[in-house]
Formats: sequence, C-alpha cells, structure tokens
Amino acid sequence: MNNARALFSLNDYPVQPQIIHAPQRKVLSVKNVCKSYNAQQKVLNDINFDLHAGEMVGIVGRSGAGKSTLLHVLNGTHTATSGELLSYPEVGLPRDVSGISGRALNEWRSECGMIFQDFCLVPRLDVLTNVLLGRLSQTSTFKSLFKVFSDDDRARAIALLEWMNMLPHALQRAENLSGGQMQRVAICRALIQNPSILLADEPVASLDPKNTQRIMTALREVSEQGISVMVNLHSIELVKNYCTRVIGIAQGQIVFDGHPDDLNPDVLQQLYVDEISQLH
Ligand SMILES: Nc1ncnc2c1ncn2[C@@H]1O[C@H](COP(=O)(O)OP(=O)(O)OP(=O)(O)O)[C@@H](O)[C@H]1O
Repeated sequence: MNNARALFSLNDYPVQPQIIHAPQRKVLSVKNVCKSYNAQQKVLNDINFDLHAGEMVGIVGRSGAGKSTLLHVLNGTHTATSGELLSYPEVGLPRDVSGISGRALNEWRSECGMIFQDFCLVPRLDVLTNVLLGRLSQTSTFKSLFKVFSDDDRARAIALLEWMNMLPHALQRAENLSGGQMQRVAICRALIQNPSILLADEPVASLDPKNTQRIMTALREVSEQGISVMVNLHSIELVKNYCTRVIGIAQGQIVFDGHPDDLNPDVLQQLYVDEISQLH
C-alpha cells in the first residue's frame, strides 16, 4: 500500500500531512496528446508532460485555452484524438490508458479521480450516500443497484466527511448544500475511490475567500499524502500560494511548465495576451 492508498485510513486518522520531497515516482506520462471536437479546431495540440506522485499542479490559461478539455482527456471522460497517456502502476509495466473503454475505463476513472465543475452530486440523495456512490465502480452490479455498501466503505466515507468538516451534514440532501459544501462532498466522493491522481476542474470558481482557502488547503493536504493533484485555476495568486508546479496553456499548447515562482510577466503576457489586450 503506497502513501496515496493509506490516505485517510481510519488507523491514521486524523490526517497528519506528510511532506514528500522530490523526486517522486512517475505516475503518468502524457505524450503528444491532441484533441479536436470538430475538424475546424485543435483544442489540445501536442501536449507533453510527466506527472509525479505528490505534485500539486495548477493549470492556468485564459478562458477557452483547453484546460477543462485536458482534465477530461486525462480522466477518460473525453477521448484524445491522438497521442498516449501512459499510466505507471506501482508494480508492473506502464500501460496506455488513452482509448480504453468498458471496465478498464471505469477502473482508470477511479485511479484518476475527477471533481467536475458542476460537482455531479445526486441532488435527492443524502451527503453520505453521495460519497459512497464513489465506490460504485468497485462494487458488484447487484450491490450497487441496491446501494449496499460495506462497513469499511461507510467508515471511510464518514472519516472523509469528518476530515472535510461535513459530518454534521451527512444525512442532509445534497440539493440543500451551499456551493462550498457541495465541493467538499465532491472531493470526498473522489477520494473514496483511492485515486493516485486527483483532477479538479475550477474547484473554487464560485466560492468566497474562506471556502476557497478551505478547498485549496484540502487539495494541498491530499497532494502531501502522495496523490498527484491537478487543478484548473484562474487565480495566479492561488497557484503561487498552493501549487508546487504550474502548467500554462495557450490555444491548446503548453507554453509554460515550471515552478510558480518562475511565472514572470513575459509568461503571463503569453498566457493572457488576448484578455490583456481586450482591457486596453
Ligand atoms: N464538448 C465540446 N464540444 C465542442 N467544443 C468544445 C467542447 N468542450 C469544449 N469545447 C471547446 O474547446 C475549447 C476549449 O474549451 P475548454 O473548456 O477546454 O477551455 P478552458 O480553458 O477550460 O476554458 P474555461 O476557463 O472558460 O473553462 C473552447 O473553444 C470550447 O468551446
């Protein structure tokens, strides 16, 4: 069991953030990935990077640059038009997870968990059940039909909710939560799948400063436990405060990949050139 898999185990609870020093194990290699939704536009154009355990990577770029598309392609919700996504398991050989389907794709989506912009919670179900739904891909069809979850799953869901200060809301319907609370539940649901990679698509887009800080701190704690976190952000300040690495995308291409401290005015100009020129 690696650090990521040990995360939030009941024995270790409460979580003690563990500082992990580079270099870390490679978990994913993105090679020459392109994505087009139609013949007119290449939304992702020759994307290449390696992802390592425990990294907290901010993805930045102007609206429409391709940030969401990148996360969807990594998680398999959208299929890459070309290129490879090499997943490096703890044991065994790397395998290309682009273009997989069926059960293999479900397994990959558990391994590479995603928090979607609209949370994707089931409004009429309570918070605890919403978190447990994250276990469905690892539960038999019969059990998932009747929402039968093991005691271990329940205990883990409760531990995650407690970590996120959401336990008092466990029996409340998801539809009655605030945006920040929904985001916290969505994080718990992604984590109950024991991912080695966690993708978050603009998780603080509509949150107030307190909830923003809470969510970003939680994501950083997750990364400190050895899970690779990739998070789409519109705030350079948040990238500098929370991320260990930043990937800048402009028109579907990576134009910067490095430490947040190295984001200089030239890079920012390149990333946000259209938005800046529109202000003048
Ligand atoms: N499902 C889709 N079908 C067709 N085009 C799409 C689809 N999803 C995104 N696009 C287009 O791909 C481009 C990149 O969109 P994407 O959502 O990845 O950008 P983004 O950088 O995440 O933007 P934002 O910051 O506004 O969320 C845009 O031109 C968008 O219109």
